[in-house]
Amino acid sequence: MTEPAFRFDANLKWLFTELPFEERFDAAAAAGFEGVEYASPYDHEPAVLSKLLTDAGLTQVLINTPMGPPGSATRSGLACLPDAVAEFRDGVERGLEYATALNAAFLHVVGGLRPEGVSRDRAFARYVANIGWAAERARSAGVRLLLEAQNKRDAPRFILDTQEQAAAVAEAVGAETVGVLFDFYHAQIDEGDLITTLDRVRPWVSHLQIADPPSRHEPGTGEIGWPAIFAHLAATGYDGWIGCEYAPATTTVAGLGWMKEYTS
Ligand SMILES: O=C(O)C(=O)[C@H](O)CO
Ligand SMILES: [Mg+2]
Repeated sequence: MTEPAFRFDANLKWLFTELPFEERFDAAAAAGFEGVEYASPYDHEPAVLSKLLTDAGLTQVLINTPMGPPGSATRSGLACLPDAVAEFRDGVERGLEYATALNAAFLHVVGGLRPEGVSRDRAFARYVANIGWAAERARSAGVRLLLEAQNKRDAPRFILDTQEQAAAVAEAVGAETVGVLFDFYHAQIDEGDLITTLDRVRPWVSHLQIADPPSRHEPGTGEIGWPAIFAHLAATGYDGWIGCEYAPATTTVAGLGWMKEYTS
């Protein structure tokens, strides 16, 4: 059976980092990508980013809400932080402004690390309230919000542990505006049984990201059985974007061989 072509987008925080940020757009297009995503557009004016996209003929698929610098308490987002509500809301407004200007379908609202001394119940209640507030704002902006569970090895204390929690929050606040970002890398590390894990939350899934554990390199370098995963996605009609959020094992272009059999 011939596999249908999937739509992969290049995460420019992870791919083409051999080049300055501004040059990664043309490199992604030259490598055959039709879309890009990256966590943080905020160091650049939206008009500058729009021109880079247009010149390269690329679609902006996703951006994240603002996160703090590496090592800070807000490095994995602000959504669950009880004492940062105003900052969270400002970040959502900023994210929506950029998503709208760039025509990005998705704004990933990054969950955050539960602060020391704050109970899980309190952080989770704040998280759900914040996502509910953000969903109202996103509804009028016409942007879809995404929620992602991250693995405990890389992000201990991250507010969302499982795909099912992410789906439950999306359902509670309004699945017409909020969906799940299912990242195979995180899901494999903490949950495994990937096809069943995905199918359990599939009605809420709006976007996929891929990387192969344990090293988070490209598909085929680690422990995930990608042929079975892609065959399942094809058989069940997945037609959304698939974000390549991995650190190339050598160089980006040398590591793109895996994609060929899924794009032609
Ligand atoms: O870490 C991840 O998997 C993500 O998708 C976050 O957006 C990090 O930027
Ligand atoms: Mg991810």
